[in-house]
Amino acid sequence: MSPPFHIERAVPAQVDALCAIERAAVQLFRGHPAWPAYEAASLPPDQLEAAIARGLVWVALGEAGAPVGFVWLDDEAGGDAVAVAEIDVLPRHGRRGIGAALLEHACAWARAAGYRRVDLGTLADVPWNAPFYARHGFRPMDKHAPAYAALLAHDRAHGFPDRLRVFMSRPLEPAAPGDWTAWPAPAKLNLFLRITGRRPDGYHELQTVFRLLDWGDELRLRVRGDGEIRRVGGAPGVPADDDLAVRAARLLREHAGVGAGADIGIDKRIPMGGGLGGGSSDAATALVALNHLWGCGLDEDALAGLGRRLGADVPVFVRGRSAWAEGVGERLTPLALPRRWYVVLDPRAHVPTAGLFQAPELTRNAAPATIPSFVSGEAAENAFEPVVRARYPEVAAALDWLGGFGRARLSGSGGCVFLETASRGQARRVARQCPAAFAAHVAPGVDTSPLRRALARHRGAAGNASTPAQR
Ligand SMILES: C[C@](O)(CO)[C@H](O)COP(=O)(O)OP(=O)(O)OC[C@H]1O[C@@H](n2ccc(N)nc2=O)[C@H](O)[C@@H]1O
Ligand SMILES: Nc1ncnc2c1ncn2[C@@H]1O[C@H](COP(=O)(O)OP(=O)(O)OP(=O)(O)O)[C@@H](O)[C@H]1O
Repeated sequence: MSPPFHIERAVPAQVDALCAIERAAVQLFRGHPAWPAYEAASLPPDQLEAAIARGLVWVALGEAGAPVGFVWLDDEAGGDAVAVAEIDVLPRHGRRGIGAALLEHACAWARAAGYRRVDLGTLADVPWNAPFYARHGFRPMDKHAPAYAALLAHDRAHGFPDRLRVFMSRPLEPAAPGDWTAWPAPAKLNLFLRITGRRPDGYHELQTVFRLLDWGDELRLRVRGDGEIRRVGGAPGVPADDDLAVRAARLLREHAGVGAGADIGIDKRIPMGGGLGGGSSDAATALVALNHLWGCGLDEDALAGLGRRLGADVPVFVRGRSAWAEGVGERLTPLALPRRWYVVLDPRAHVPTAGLFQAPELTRNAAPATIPSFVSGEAAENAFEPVVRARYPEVAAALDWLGGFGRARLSGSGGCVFLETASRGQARRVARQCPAAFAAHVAPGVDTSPLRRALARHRGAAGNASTPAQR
C-alpha cells in the first residue's frame, strides 16, 4: 500500500505553512533544556523562501494535499557536503514514516547532485533526533574538532545546551552508471546590451554583460546503454525534438561518436521567452553534464564551440562565468561583479528574440562601449528596451512598476525585467509588493555558475567542506 502522503519540491507559496509546521513541531521540546532557545528562534521566512527558490526544500503533502512536513538542505558549506538545515513533521502526523521518507528523499537528491556527504547538528538525548538519524546512516562526528568550534560558540551564545549537541554525517556513494543525476541550469541577466553592427549572415554584433544567477532550471540525466536520447518531462509546449537540451545531447553524441544515450528530464523554473536564457542554459548543462557522464573528454573550448551552434547565448553558460561579451555573444571576458541581488519580474509576455533583431526601429549601429564605461554606469542601456516597451504593453507596465523602486532594466530581448539591489532583504521587500499581473523571483548574482560547482562535485574534485551548516 502506498503511503498516505507524497513528497515534492516546495514552492514559495508554502513558506507560511512550513513555518507553522516548524512552530508546531518545536512544541515537542517543551520542558527540554533546548526549549528556551527553540522558543526564542523561529524559522527565518526569507531564508526559507530563498532555499525554496533554489530547489533545496521538499515538502510532504498529506492526503488533503496540505503540507504536513518538510526538509530543507543548506549548501552554504560548499565543497562536497550539503547539510540538513531543518526537518519537521506536524506532531499529529508523526510516527508514520514521513520524516524518514523526507530524509531519504533529500539524501537521494544530494547523491544525484554529486554531493558525497550530508551533515547535520542535532540533540543527543532526544529519541527522534540523534537515534533517528543513526538509524538512517548518520554517524556522530568529533564535536570538539576545530571545525565545530564556531557552531558550538553559536549554541552557547543562544542559550542552546551545547553539551547535548551532536554533529552527525552520512557518507553518500557516487552515482553509479545508469543512476539519475541532477544538474543546475542557471538563468542569466543582461546588465546592459548594445548592438554595434550587423554581419552578412544576418546575426548582429553586440556587447553585453552576462550576469549569471544562482537560480534556474534543473536537468535530470541518466545514461542509457541503447544510444537513444529521450526526454522524460520538460518544457511545457516544446516538442522533445525541438528541446535545446535534447538537441544539445544529440549534437554531442554525433560529434564525439558516443554509443550511449540519455534520458533527460527538465524541472523548468526559468520563464520561457523571457530573455533569461533558459533554453540556452538547459542546452549548456546537457553538453557539460553529458560530456562528463559519457566520458567524451571534450574541453571547455570544444563544448563552447558546440554550444555556439545551438544558440548565441549557449557559450556563456558552458563556460559558467559572468562575463563581458562581444561578437554575437560568444567572445567572453570573465568579470568579477559586486555582490548583488536581483528582483526579476516576469510580465508573462513571450517575446520572440528573432523578431526583435529584425525590428526596423532597433538601434543597430551604436558606438562601441568599453568595460570601464559599463563599470562606471555610463553604458547601462538595453537596445531592445524601447522596441519591447512600444510593442508589449505588459512589459512596459512591468518596467514602470519596478521603476518605482530604482532603475528597472530589460534582460536580453525581454520580456523579463529586473532591478538590482544591495541585499536580499531589499529585493524581498520589493518582490513582496509585486502585483498579481507579474510573477516575481528573487536571486543573487554569481560570478561562477552553479553548473561549474556541480561538475566539480560529480568529478569528485569539489574538495571537502569542513563544517556542517546550521540555521
Ligand atoms: C538577446 C540575447 O539573449 C542576449 O543575450 C541573445 O543575443 C540571443 O541569443 P539566443 O537566443 O541564443 O539567439 P539564437 O538562438 O542564436 O538566435 C535567435 C535569433 O536571434 C538573432 N540573433 C541572435 C544573436 C545575435 N547576436 N544576433 C542575432 O541577430 C538571429 O537572427 C536568430 O534568428
Ligand atoms: N529547454 C528549453 N527551455 C525553454 N525553451 C526552449 C527549450 N528548448 C527549446 N526552447 C524554445 O526556445 C524558445 C525560447 O526560450 P528561452 O527560454 O530560451 O528564451 P529566452 O530566455 O528569451 O532566451 P534568450 O535570452 O536567449 O533570448 C522557447 O519558446 C521554446 O520554443
